[in-house]
Amino acid sequence: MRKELVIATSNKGKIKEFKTLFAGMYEVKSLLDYPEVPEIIEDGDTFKANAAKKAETLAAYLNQNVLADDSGLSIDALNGEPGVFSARYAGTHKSDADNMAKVLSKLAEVPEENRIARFTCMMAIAEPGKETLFFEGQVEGIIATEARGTNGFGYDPIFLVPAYGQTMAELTSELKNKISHRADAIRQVKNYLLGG
Ligand SMILES: O=P(O)(O)OP(=O)(O)OP(=O)(O)OC[C@H]1O[C@@H](n2cnc3c(O)ncnc32)[C@H](O)[C@@H]1O
Ligand SMILES: [Mg+2]
Repeated sequence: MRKELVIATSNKGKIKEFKTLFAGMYEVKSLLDYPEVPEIIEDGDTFKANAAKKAETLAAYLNQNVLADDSGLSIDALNGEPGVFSARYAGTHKSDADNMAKVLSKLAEVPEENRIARFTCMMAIAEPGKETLFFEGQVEGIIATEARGTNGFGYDPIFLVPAYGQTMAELTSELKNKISHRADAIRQVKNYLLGG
């Protein structure tokens, strides 16, 4: 049987991408497979701190290796917001649509040349008793003036990828999985796991 890889996430959009990105290599398990695990509070100031906390908490709980992904959107004109608050920018129980609406309203007066943003994906691999390892992926884009496309998740509909003239949510999942911040980080994780 194929080896399993546990990822400390309950985000269905991420889980789908991880399953594709690790296809043929690992059987991906997520927090959805471990409903008894207590909630992990993401109270860090950085993607790295939150990724470490998610990976280390679950690794200690399961006593096995765990990968975590802390990611988000950083917009230059908003001094890096929403950043670590990406999942709850419009409030704790708000939707992706609410988060995007908040970004679009904050940027309403900002011209295209100043709408530069990037997605960051910080991955942590925690192994019980060892130091946690980190791998960071990024992709740069422009915040659109309206949401377009239905693929992907999160802020994808407002994240324009200049090389394709389309939002991340208009790209096919195959293409997103080649160019995204998550794909970038996973390439590095794979190099490490296969090389080490
Ligand atoms: O913590 P887990 O359980 O992994 O799930 P989460 O949704 O809370 O994930 P994060 O804490 O990493 O918050 C990241 C948020 O950034 C956004 N995001 C991350 N990756 C994205 C992607 O590939 N495309 C669009 N938005 C993304 C999305 O809104 C996420 O909810
Ligand atoms: Mg989270």
